[in-house]
Amino acid sequence: MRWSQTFTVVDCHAEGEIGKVVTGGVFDVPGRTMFDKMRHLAEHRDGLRKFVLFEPRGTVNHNANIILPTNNPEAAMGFVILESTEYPAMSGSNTICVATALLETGILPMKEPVTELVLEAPGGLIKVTCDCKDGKVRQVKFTNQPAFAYHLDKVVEVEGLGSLKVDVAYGGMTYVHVDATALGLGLTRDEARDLCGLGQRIKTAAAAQLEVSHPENPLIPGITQTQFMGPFRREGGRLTAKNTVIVSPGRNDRSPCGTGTCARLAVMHAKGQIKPGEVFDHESLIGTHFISEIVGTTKVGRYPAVIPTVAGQAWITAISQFGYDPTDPFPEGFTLSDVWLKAL
Ligand SMILES: O=C(O)[C@H]1NCC[C@@H]1O
Repeated sequence: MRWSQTFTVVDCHAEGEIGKVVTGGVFDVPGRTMFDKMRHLAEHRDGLRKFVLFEPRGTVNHNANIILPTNNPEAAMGFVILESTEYPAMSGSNTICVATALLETGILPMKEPVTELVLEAPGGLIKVTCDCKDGKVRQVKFTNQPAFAYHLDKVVEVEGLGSLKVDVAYGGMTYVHVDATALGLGLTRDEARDLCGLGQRIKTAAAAQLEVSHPENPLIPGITQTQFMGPFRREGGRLTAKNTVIVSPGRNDRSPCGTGTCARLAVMHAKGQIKPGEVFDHESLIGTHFISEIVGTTKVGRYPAVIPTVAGQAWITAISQFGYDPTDPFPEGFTLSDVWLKAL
């Protein structure tokens, strides 16, 4: 063996969604803020994202996070999120994996029964409250940056579907929301593959037809995610609904999607379907849950916005070392359209 680079990777999943946490091998990257550091990685070291996420080391349903020192005196640590086709400003499942990995491996001290942390994501500071017992993080609740709706009840023309009513909202990533029932979908596991093709078509159409520009940071990408929304029901005094998010290049988020939940809360609030303080229980395609709430309202540019919290749990599944052998023909991995929907 003759590795020229070695990375320590803590494998985690948050409610089924994989978020690898790279805790060793990248000391720091240039940049004042985590957004700058993210841009540096995207512009100068994108091979690292592909090395970790693409085959033969990763696969389409993997995300990864690189733990980095923060320059923000309010934060304990920072992280940059790597996904198959982009570097998101924020990610809920990944934040839950990062907080769990930091505390359960002892990189940051765990205080039982509650550890309060502030982490710097590229999208801004994220307050995190972790319930801990016997060395285990039993729940991570994060307060996201504000979420807001760009468009409500707009019609887009989608190839093969015709006219479709959609909402578009930001919750750390930008989502086009569609009503699953209106498309005859029950959001069951056996629909997973069909949802991917449909979701990709809808996001392509919405991105081409609806104007989206983040009012505070024009470098934040427009619509890259489709969220299929299941119907609401009231259960035990709380509002609950199913969802699935189609993450590019075309696969289902295994968790209820943290940033998707925040975007949906913004749409629900704008439509008068939820009030601050009401609990919203969001259920994924595989039956896992994120518990969310609106804890305040504000504005982002001209858009009315909500301040959401989302809670869920992560589990460490492995701690491994990834290495780069200079004779390996795939330093930046590869993708194939059989599982990646389209080759990247
Ligand atoms: O929880 C979330 O926000 C996400 N899960 C994977 C894709 C999104 O980043």
